[in-house]
Amino acid sequence: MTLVAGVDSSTQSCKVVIRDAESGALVREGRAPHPDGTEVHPDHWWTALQSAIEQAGGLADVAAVSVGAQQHGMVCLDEDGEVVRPALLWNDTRSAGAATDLVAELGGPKAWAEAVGSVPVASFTVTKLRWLAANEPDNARRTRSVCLPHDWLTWRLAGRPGTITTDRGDASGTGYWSPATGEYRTDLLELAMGRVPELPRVLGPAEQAGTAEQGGALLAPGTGDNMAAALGVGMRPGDVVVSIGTSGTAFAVAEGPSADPSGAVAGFADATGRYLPLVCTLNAARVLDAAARMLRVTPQELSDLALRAPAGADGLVLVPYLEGERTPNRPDATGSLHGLRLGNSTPEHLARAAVEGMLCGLADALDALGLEPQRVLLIGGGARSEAVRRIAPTVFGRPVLVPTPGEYVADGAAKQAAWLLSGDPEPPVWDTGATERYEADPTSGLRERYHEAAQE
Ligand SMILES: Nc1ncnc2c1ncn2[C@@H]1O[C@H](COP(=O)(O)OP(=O)(O)O)[C@@H](O)[C@H]1O
Ligand SMILES: O=C(CO)[C@@H](O)[C@H](O)COP(=O)(O)O
Repeated sequence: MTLVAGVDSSTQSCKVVIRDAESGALVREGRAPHPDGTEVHPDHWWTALQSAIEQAGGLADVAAVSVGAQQHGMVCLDEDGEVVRPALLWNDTRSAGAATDLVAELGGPKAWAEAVGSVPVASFTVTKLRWLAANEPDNARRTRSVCLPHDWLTWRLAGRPGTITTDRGDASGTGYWSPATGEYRTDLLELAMGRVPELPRVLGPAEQAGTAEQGGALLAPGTGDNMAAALGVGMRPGDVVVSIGTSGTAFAVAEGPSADPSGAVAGFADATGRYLPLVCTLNAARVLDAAARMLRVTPQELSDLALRAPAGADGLVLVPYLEGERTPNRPDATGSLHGLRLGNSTPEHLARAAVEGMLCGLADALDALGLEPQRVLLIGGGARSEAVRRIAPTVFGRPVLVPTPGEYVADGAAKQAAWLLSGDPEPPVWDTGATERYEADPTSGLRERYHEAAQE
């Protein structure tokens, strides 16, 4: 049996799956937590990766490895390859002002959408580099090269060779690489930080990134976590995936690049040579964590409570902007409760309002894609909640399909590793198991009440 390993180094944790390259059967797995916060030293990712690999039985018998990781994070390296400062993550909003300035300086949102497929908000690496240049000029001066979380981990697995690599998917989240042309826009880096640092070489899908220093496994290019999830789920044309992790994302696979001047849809590239239009919110599974904390219940109890309350929570609306928000672009917003009355001030109503509020944000993301999906697939840690699965169709106004809960980002990375080994023109097709279908009537007036509350 030939084994491949896939890594998901996402916001809250690192997961490793080891699968049979031929059938995709799961052989071993491991996981380790990441520290909290929106600014994290990459060494923590490395430590978590080592312990997740150890828990998964090591890589000695693995033929190829691929790393999927949270998108956008700014990793700055000095001339010795040492990390200059903790990485600013995708959900760090301190560069919101830098984003506004950069958008204006290039001539507005349309100019950015045309240049790189996306209008940068605080999540995008380019805005973090502007923030660095303006606020930490010494660190900016010491920065010889800039890369992303998956680039850095792949480079570390390879034993820190001379060249750092990335892939189309992750490069498309920087704000200085164009999915339409496949080229870096170094002029935009010049605009952001006054000079052009060294950048990773952008590999094609299934192009080898190197060889692991320990054990000698081939290293696949890796990619951003959403691109890896698209591979892992085995998305078909007409599918939209809604992922409920730390971020909430809605995305589809497209044959051509996109450029949405409203900024809602990021025009990313995917990991197969195609494209991945995506809408991202900052507030998803952790809204449920926060509600469970406030109610002093477990996630399972939160789900039970939410399902005991009436649809629409008798008018109680939770606007879930606990981390500010990215779509809509409201980096300084906070969460709020609306419509509180004596009759709906119960744990059941609050639990329901948290699930519905989080899903209303995702319903807007789904709508913003502007597609008429044939299937909506729900994945990510939050999709493990029974309440989320059963309430989603009442908010989205359409049925949802839930694949067997699993690690689809790590699975997609493992699939990319198997693809590298096969040398085939397309990634392998693995049996991803059954999906469960959830269908329910839409809750009347819920999204209207949410929109009204979110405006305030
Ligand atoms: N049964 C559950 N009910 C509700 N939330 C859950 C459940 N299981 C996991 N989660 C939540 O999922 C989140 C982690 O999801 P994951 O997709 O792994 O995130 P990320 O990839 O961003 O690190 C956590 O916030 C966790 O609380
Ligand atoms: O910023 C985005 C997408 O543009 C996020 O989706 C990050 O890629 C983090 O993902 P998770 O840790 O939530 O999976």
